[in-house]
Amino acid sequence: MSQEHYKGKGKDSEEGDSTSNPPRSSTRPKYVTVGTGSTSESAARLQALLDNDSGYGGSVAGDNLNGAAPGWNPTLTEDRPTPVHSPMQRGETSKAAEDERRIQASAIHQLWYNQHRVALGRSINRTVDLLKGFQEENAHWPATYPSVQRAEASIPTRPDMRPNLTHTQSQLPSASDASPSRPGSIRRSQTSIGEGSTEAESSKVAEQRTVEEPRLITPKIAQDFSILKLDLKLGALHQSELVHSLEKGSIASLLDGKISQSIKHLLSLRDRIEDTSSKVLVTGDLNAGKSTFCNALLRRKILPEDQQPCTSIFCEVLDARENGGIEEVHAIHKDVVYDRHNESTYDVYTLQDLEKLVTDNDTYTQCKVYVTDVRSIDESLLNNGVVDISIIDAPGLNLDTTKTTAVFARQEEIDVVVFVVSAANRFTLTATEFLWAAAAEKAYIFIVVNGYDTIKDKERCQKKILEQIAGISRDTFKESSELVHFVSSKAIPTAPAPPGGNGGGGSGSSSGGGGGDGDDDSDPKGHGKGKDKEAMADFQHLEQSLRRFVLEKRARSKLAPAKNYLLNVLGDVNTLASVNQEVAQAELDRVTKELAEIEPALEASKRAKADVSDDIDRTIDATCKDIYNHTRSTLTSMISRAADEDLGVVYPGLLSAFDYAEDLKDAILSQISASVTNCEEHARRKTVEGVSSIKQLGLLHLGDEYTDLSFRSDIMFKRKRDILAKQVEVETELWDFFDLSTVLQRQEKVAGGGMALTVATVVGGRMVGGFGWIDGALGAAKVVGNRNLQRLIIPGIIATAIAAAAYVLNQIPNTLPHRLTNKISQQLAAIDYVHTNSDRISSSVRKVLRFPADNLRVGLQRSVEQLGSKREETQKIRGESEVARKYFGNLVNESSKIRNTVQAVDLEGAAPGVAASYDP
Ligand SMILES: Nc1nc2c(ncn2[C@@H]2O[C@H](COP(=O)(O)OP(=O)(O)OP(=O)(O)O)[C@@H](O)[C@H]2O)c(=O)[nH]1
Repeated sequence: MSQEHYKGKGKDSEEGDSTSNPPRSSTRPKYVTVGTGSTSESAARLQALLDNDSGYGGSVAGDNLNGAAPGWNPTLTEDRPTPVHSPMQRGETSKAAEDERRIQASAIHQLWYNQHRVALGRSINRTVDLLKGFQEENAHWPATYPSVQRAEASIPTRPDMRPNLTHTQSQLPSASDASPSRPGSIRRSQTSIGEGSTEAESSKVAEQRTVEEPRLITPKIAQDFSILKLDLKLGALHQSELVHSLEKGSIASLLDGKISQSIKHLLSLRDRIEDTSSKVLVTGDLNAGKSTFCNALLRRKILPEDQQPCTSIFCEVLDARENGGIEEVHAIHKDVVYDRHNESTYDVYTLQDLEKLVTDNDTYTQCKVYVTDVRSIDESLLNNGVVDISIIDAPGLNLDTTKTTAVFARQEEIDVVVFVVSAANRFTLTATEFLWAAAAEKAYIFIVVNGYDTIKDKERCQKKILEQIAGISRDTFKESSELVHFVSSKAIPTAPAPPGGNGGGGSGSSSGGGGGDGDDDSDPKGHGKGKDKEAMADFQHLEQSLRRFVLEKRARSKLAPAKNYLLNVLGDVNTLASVNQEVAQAELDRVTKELAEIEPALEASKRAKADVSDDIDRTIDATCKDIYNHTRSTLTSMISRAADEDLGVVYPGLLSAFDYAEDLKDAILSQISASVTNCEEHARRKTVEGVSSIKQLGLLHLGDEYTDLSFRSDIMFKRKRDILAKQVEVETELWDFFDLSTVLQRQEKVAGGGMALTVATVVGGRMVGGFGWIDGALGAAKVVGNRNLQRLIIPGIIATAIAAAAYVLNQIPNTLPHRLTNKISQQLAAIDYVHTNSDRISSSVRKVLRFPADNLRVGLQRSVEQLGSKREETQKIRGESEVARKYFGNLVNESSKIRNTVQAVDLEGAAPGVAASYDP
């Protein structure tokens, strides 16, 4: 039907818009009203709906930006009250109503398609944003890849399961698990409570490590993951081995790569669903009437018919609007990718040149034929308001072309394959083979049985052909009323190609050239006398079916992959997000618990550090002081009473008195040295005690963290042995043997003791006590009288002196040790021997004790620092886990929200417009 036809029937039938050449700037579909002569209410309502929600302009602002599915409103498909029409003939009324329903159906289908396209397009955008966010999160909080599906949690292990079939990955992070520990292998370092803190902590950590869980997927989950499945193959390594060998970072980067791929694919899907072009490939046997059929669809004689030799190149017929409104032919150079904006990729010809082009086998294999559409938007296949369809007239199938055409048909952008078969010849072997191959790619093939006018026994022809189709494609056979059409393309009136090849013909020529081609003597609408109205009706029915088929196929071939992919990727994201939300929660619980333990441990450690430090200082000071005092008192007393000790030196007599003195000296010094050694021994014991008490402190506060230093007490005081002999040089003098003061002292001390008796005995007197031997001498003088005395005095004195000397000499064993001790004592006092040694010993002890003490201090400091940095690290992880938990929580919600939106896009049932159009 032409525009003129509509115009003639409707008085305000969108005059301007219904022209065959709507302005390029607005791709909004315009609808003409047929039949009633007035604009129909339903058409107007549909127009308004399309304005609001068709994706052709007004749709975006009105769409629900929050992603709620712009759900299909079923009322759109309900029967609407028939608008009031002007009175008309009965036949006209039914035709007009049918036309109107057809327009409605078409518009509804457009609306349906656009709603779904917009919903999916928006879902793609949101999913891409979601994935990009996921990628960012994955960069600083490496996502965990689940080892098993959570749903498996409740599935009991089959008792009869063979042990070797049990997967090592069967541990699962169950949602019901109160605190599922994060798999050991993905634990952050330094986050566990140090083993040294307490025993309980250590065992807990150990416990967590034992439940280490691989992060990769089992074959089970591999089935559930469709898009973000990580295919792990690494040399001869089995996946379960890889599970343990791959670091979390590696998994995260593998996942990152998968997400990138997915984003890329989503963007290409978006481009594809937003690409409004669709290609219909018309193919069939040689001379089946393909070109005639294409021309009939266009209502213009564009493609050369009855070509000898046959058509040899692919002619793609497109709307001239895609070429700036200019009708021309672009013959594409061989092996070149066509670019309309790059003239080096093609040669320009007029439409008239097509005749010789299609038979030129050598220069070109493809051409683009830009033609002006002479038909209205609701009739035209090229410009139908939904998609920009191009029709490709393929060369007839023969040995040379079959393969090329099959490859061509397989191309992704070929949405529909129309197969033209001659009614007289039916399906040839080549045709059958081609259809077999094509059916494998595209479930449905649209079949045009052409030249039906030449058939006498039409019923038999139909039966035979349908039988053949049943053998080729059951699907196509089942829907043969929609997919198989018996027509006569030649019976369809067409306008001739414009002589100049540009702008003429159909453009504005509502009658399509009035007289049609030479074969026809009727107008293009088929209203002329002698035209087979039945053939025209059949062809129009075919056109409607083809249009629906293209649109439906388009929905299936473009929207369905986008929908499926979205559902899959969102399902994967949802699973990953749920698992990671749990992991983040578990991590959060774990680190919160750890922090609750670390913080008091840190405080205790700080306190211990201060306390223990003081304790150690006190212990060392007390020990050293004790040792100093002990040494000092021991040595002092030893020095003072060295002479009284049994020195073990026997007095050999006067002649060896000097040797005796030397021996005595040595003995006294040895005695003192021995005492020093005793003091050192005491100090050693005290040091051992000190070291041990420091160790106890260390073990108490640091536990296993305490590093014990091996202490060898036997090496203490090794170098001091011979020093005393060198330090003390006591010369033995003669006077040392006649130490009267010592004798007197001794006499005083003993006060009539054994010593005085010895003297009295020696003098032979009765003197007792005091200066007995002098008194004795004087007493003797008295006894002998003055004269006698004078005679006796000298010898008496001499005798007395001798007696005294003898006494003194006799006293040498008693006096000499004292004398020598005094001398040694004086010397030792002069060199401050006692203090020096006490100090030396105690200092040495201090020095020795300082090692474990410093070691303990360092250990305590390290413990404080370790706990401090552990707390810092744990706090950091807690922060990250909190963010991750929130993020993944949102991701779970968001992904399921988008998924629901996508799920609501129902592409399975018949499109409402299509369903409506089937109504009688
Ligand atoms: N009677 C009748 N003849 C037809 C019909 N369709 C096409 N023809 C004639 O069949 C012949 C071949 O038509 P074409 O359109 O050139 O066939 P084709 O399939 O394009 O041929 P190639 O591309 O060269 O293989 C022409 O003479 C047409 O006039 C029809 O429906 N009825």
